[in-house]
Amino acid sequence: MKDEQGKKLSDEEVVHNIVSLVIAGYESTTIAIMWAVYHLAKSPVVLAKLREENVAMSKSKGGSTLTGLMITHDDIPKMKYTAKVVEETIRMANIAPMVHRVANKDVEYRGYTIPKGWAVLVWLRSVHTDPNYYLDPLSFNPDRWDEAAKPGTYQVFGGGPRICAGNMLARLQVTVILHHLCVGYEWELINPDAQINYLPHPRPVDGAAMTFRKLST
Ligand code: HEM
Repeated sequence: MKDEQGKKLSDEEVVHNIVSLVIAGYESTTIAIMWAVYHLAKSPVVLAKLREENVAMSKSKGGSTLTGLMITHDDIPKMKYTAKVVEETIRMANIAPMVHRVANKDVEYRGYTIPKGWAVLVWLRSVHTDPNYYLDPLSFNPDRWDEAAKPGTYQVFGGGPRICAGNMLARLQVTVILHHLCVGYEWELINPDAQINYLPHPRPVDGAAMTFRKLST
């Protein structure tokens, strides 16, 4: 397939793109879903509100209180509380704890000079857990998203021209699975106090082992 200027990708470039999409798109979203379910297990009030919105959505489409129907593109903007849960999950998860950049000119920053050509590692996790930007930053509080984050302080998907190509897809995937889980299931962490490992991606050492039960009433 060619673009409008007649250029096309080589077979090698096509393979690179496929591999990067699988790597960038698969594990990141799985970890986001794990953290959503983890935080909801520890936040019954948030889970109750999430369930309320999603059950109402299901019923409004002719579904039941126990089986989430397929949500569509038109449903997403109506799921306002769910969107806040998704955003808060991704903020706290810090799935990509850092991004890499190269200074393309000398940069003065807080009394330091970063010389042109130097590699810079931008530690995103420290931005998302900074109490100057997020009140009580380590608490899972979807309602903090009633107000937008201060400019530059929310970079979970990186930023600029290389911002994550899948950021909207990732949000959508977490939204869809949360809809079906919270309408039809309840769950519990087996080791709620399991230690968290932070690299390469943050996750509890037991992989967030949980028990699930299908709701029946
Ligand atoms: C919650 C899930 C995800 C998180 C937290 C995440 C985070 C990130 C971050 C921080 C970057 C680097 C951006 C930068 O350097 O400024 C990135 C790049 C990228 N992501 Fe994601 N990502 C997620 C899901 C996905 C999904 C679902 C896909 C595709 C199916 C995807 C595809 C990509 C690609 C292709 C890049 C490279 C973009 C470029 O260099 O131009 N990501 N992601």
